[in-house]
Amino acid sequence: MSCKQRKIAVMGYRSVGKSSLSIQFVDGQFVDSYDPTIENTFTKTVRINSQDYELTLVDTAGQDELTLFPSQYSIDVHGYVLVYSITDIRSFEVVGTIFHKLQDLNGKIQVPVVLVGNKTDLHMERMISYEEGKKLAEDWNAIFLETSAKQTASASEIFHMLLLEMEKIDGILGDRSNCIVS
Ligand SMILES: Nc1nc2c(ncn2[C@@H]2O[C@H](COP(=O)(O)OP(=O)(O)OP(=O)(O)O)[C@@H](O)[C@H]2O)c(=O)[nH]1
Repeated sequence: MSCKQRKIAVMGYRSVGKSSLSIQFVDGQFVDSYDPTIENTFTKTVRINSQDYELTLVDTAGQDELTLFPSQYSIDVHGYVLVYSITDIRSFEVVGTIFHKLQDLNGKIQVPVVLVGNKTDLHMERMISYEEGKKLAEDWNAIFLETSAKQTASASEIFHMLLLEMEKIDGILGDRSNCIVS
């Protein structure tokens, strides 16, 4: 059966939970400690609608407004997860900056994006409402989800939704990288 190789970049401000969401998805566990990422790559095979996908997740170093968009994340990347923390206004501003840099790089090419408001378990510290996040995603024509990296299901949903969106766009543009697994 043919499998599709897909590369996903997880981006956003520092400490929003990019690594935690990636580890929760790949290993099914929550890591409480904070260890700033330089760059990490994870792989995982998933099956959705009888289709196997070999995913490469690139967990990037935290960005801010001043970080130049790392050019390697504009090559061969099939989709983006842009993460902010619902407890951190700055992180919400930073996802906007990253999205605009992405658009500048990709021009009119449609790249699937999932906007993720993470840390919903910290509801007492919430600074960004669900509606604000949803509105931003609508403006971008992106998918919107709120998550807690403490929950496996919510981390998995991000990547499943992104894959389905990629399929939709592939369906329109014609398929790209296929691989054969023996
Ligand atoms: N309560 C709670 N804490 C979280 C959640 N996600 C991440 N954290 C914590 O927030 C801190 C930062 O998480 P990371 O996953 O390292 O964040 P990051 O975005 O990868 O950080 P950088 O590597 O600096 O870019 C860690 O202490 C995590 O345990 C969440 O959903 N809920």
